[in-house]
Amino acid sequence: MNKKSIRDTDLAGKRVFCRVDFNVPMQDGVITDDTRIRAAVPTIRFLRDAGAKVILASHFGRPKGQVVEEMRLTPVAQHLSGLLGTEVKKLNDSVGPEVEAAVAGMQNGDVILLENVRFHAGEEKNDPELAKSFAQLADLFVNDAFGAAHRAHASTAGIADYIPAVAGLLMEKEIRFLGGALSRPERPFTAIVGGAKVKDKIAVIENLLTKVDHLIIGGGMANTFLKAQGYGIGASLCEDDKLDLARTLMEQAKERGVQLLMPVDVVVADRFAADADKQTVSIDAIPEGWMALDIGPKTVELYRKVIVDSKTVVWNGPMGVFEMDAFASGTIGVAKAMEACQGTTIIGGGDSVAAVEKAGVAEHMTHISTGGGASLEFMEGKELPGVAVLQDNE
Ligand SMILES: Nc1ncnc2c1ncn2[C@@H]1O[C@H](COP(=O)(O)OP(=O)(O)OP(=O)(O)O)[C@@H](O)[C@H]1O
Ligand SMILES: O=C(O)[C@H](O)COP(=O)(O)O
Ligand SMILES: [Mg+2]
Repeated sequence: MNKKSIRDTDLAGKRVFCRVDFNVPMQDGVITDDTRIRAAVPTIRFLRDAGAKVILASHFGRPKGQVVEEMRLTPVAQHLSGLLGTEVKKLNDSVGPEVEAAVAGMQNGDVILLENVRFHAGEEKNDPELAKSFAQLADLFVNDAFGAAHRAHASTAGIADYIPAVAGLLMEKEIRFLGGALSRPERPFTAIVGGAKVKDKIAVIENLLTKVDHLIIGGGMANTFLKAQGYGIGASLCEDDKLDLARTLMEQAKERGVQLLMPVDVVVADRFAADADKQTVSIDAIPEGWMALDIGPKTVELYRKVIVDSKTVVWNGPMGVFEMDAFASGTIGVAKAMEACQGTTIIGGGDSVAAVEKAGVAEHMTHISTGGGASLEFMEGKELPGVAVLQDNE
């Protein structure tokens, strides 16, 4: 990566605005997977050891520009304090007088965590005023939020218009690894796309079709494709305005000779709940009003064969609602297939990483990336906005 990093920068006594991705899976205020927090620790330690004042900033969830009590970063600050072995002071906002006073009182080596930056509508709009307010808190911008580097937001990109910007150690590591593995991947090359961010990620598929030999679709993403083929999908999660795009992508896969794999059976539930009534059905038999919450066993078998024979596999997005044990089998089955694959296996994304941890196969993956959507967009070969703004290494 030809970008400056904190290793090339004078940090002593500097106030550093360090953007991290602490958008971790959480249930009822309890962090269920801390991979993204642990991944940022080397950068935070490096900054502290060099005598910087570390101002951490992150988004959490999608609060849409408003304060949402359940989306405060308080549990994250507590957890990070434990990992660092030092108090991380959590503030109640990310800009304003309280924040300015707290920063003014910092000693070298102190760490504070700002409140969820997405409580301000200007964050996702990349509002210059908000970006300037962030920049005024610090002398240097360090971007270590690889997981959010595909977003051109005030705290990931806009801030770099006002203060020097360099990469953190996680950002560097992710780009070095993914760049190396994906520039000339060993073939067969398989991508697996699932999860719930269908609107965001379906757009990436067109580009993926120019790179991969096999594309496996599962999770919430599969329903839009199934409906586009004319199957009734009941009350399943679906993006109705992407049906035409799904049809076009299926055509393009055929033209390019890419094998597109779709579920042949699914686990359906009568409601979105852990104790819902459920049954496994063929995809042409989804009952009216029921929802597909996992891929079925026949589908797992089909996907497994392709995965184990691949030389490179990249996976983002769980195959089902794995947080509920009743709908975790498909995701665990695909995770086990990844474990059995002898090639390079890369898994990325906040929830996807939690899923391979739950399946107990995390240590068998070649690389665990903190980026989900970010890794997919990185694979497309574009420079991510949060990387583009960093200073080049002369
Ligand atoms: N069939 C389905 N219906 C509804 N939700 C689903 C279905 N399959 C998977 N999901 C949900 O998808 C969510 C994860 O999707 P997401 O796209 O956020 O993946 P990710 O790995 O976290 O990537 P990113 O880092 O980009 O967020 C999980 O919470 C899971 O319950
Ligand atoms: O989970 C992620 O992929 C990142 O934290 C980005 O979150 P977003 O999709 O809400 O921008
Ligand atoms: Mg997610």
